[in-house]
Amino acid sequence: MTMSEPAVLTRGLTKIFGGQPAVDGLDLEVPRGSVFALLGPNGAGKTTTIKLLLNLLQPTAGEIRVLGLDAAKDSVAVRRRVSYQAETQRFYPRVRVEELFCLCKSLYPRWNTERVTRYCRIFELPPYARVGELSKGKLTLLALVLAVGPEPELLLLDEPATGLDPLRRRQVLQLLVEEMAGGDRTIVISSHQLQDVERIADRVGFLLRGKLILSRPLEQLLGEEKKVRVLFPGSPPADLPGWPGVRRVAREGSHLLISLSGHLDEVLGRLNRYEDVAFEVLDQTLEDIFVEYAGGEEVTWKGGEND
Ligand SMILES: Nc1ncnc2c1ncn2[C@@H]1O[C@H](COP(=O)(O)OP(=O)(O)OP(=O)(O)O)[C@@H](O)[C@H]1O
Repeated sequence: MTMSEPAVLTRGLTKIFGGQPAVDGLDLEVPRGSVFALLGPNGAGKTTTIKLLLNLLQPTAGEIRVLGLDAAKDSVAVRRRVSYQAETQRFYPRVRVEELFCLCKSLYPRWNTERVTRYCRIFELPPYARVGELSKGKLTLLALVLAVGPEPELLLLDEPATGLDPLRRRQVLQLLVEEMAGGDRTIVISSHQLQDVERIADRVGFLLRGKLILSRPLEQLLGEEKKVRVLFPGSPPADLPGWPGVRRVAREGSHLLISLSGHLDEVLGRLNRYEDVAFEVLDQTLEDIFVEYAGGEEVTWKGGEND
């Protein structure tokens, strides 16, 4: 393994279930030290991708390297250095929290008792409680503590904040990002809580029907994805949907709403050539961008319509 290899690298990764691709020719690259958010609508293939990385599922085609190792051939070594917090938790209900930690300590050579104790205190996880007595939120917190305990180099989190109140969610994610990412540690997080993601991720990948349709640093994404609301006094230019950077043009009453991916200055320059045109540039949140890429509900304007 070389340190320069990305934390995750897939090439042409494909998983077919019953003739339908859940993951379709995925080329994913997650830089080391990053907090990478894997986003996409329900059924886009996020959980399948995470399970493939861990060799919990075998790919139909393609290559997977995790921390520089072959995910299938070196799966035991990968599992030693990677933690996974699954979307749903299954624990034996009668076991006590503390007993689980003891078991993990005996299984993982790098188990960090100090960190686990500290997190339990912060998360108010009662050590003597039986797992079956814990609330949904506390179960989520327990799963997170179990995932960070082995000091993973790669932490895979699938909807890590399920059942947590907003305050706790913010606290937990902040703590994870501060302590479990950066340097040699990487977090891949799949979540529908886009405000959380916007706060913590430094890179975002969008999956749609098993394909990676976008992978960019968050800051770049927010800087490039804009909307421009325009009112043309006469007919809009018919070639507007073909202008550089224009992803989509939608109607919004008498205005047109242009969705842009980069090329803002050029588009504004072109708009300024039209007399009496009025426009404003709108910033977008990650949630706006998600809705846009996942297929918004606005009616697309294809050009050449005068009404
Ligand atoms: N074991 C399986 N057998 C058959 N189909 C499956 C299996 N696991 C997942 N799928 C299908 O693969 C597709 C991708 O599912 P996946 O759970 O990876 O999506 P997701 O992006 O994680 O969705 P969500 O946001 O709802 O959790 C879906 O169509 C799903 O029904």
